[in-house]
Amino acid sequence: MKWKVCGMREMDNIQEVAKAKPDYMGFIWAEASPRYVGEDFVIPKDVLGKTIAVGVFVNRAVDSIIDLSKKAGFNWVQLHGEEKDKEILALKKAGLTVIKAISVSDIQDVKGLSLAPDFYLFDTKKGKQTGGTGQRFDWNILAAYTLDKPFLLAGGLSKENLDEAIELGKKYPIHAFDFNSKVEIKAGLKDVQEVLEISKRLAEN
Ligand SMILES: O=C(O)c1ccccc1NCC(=O)[C@H](O)[C@H](O)COP(=O)(O)O
Repeated sequence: MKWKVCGMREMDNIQEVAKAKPDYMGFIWAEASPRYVGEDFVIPKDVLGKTIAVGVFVNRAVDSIIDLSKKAGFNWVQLHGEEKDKEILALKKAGLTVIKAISVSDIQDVKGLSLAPDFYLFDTKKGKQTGGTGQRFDWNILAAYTLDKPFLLAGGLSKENLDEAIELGKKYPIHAFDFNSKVEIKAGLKDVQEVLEISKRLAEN
């Protein structure tokens, strides 16, 4: 099973987490997030050789995302706002792989979705907060998702619920698990030991 560590920010921590070989690392360009990397952040070249970097955005203009992708060095984007198919298709046309995050609290949230994104990421809906809530949604809702398109599972994933998540991966087209605040010492700083443990357990499955 593939996995992603999202909300990376501190350089030493990025290097340490990269050693655990997550398939994806997420870097957040959203000012309101405590995990915001800042406009001038550039993903270290050696890290790009070890993982796929994902730029994470909330309602940012397409041109600005494309500019940043060239400056910062990512080819994948994850969109957490009200981005529409037109924007998703424009990003894909620019050569970016697009993950569209969907906030889930109800079966209606996973129904009637478009085929435009490359992947969906199902995350927990919690008021106006767009990510990194550390809360799980009711995974039974996933039974209402009928597209063949694989998705990333997010929202409060941790070593505690990993076995349950792995079981879920046998039932649904889960492309990757997304870990964030539940593997943190503080916002943006991941617990390397926890990340290594997760990596080991996923490799065994
Ligand atoms: O994590 C953030 O601060 C964040 C802010 C704005 C948009 C997205 C954000 N995170 C994106 C993610 O993919 C998270 O990993 C996902 O929401 C799950 O987080 P958590 O519930 O803490 O595991």
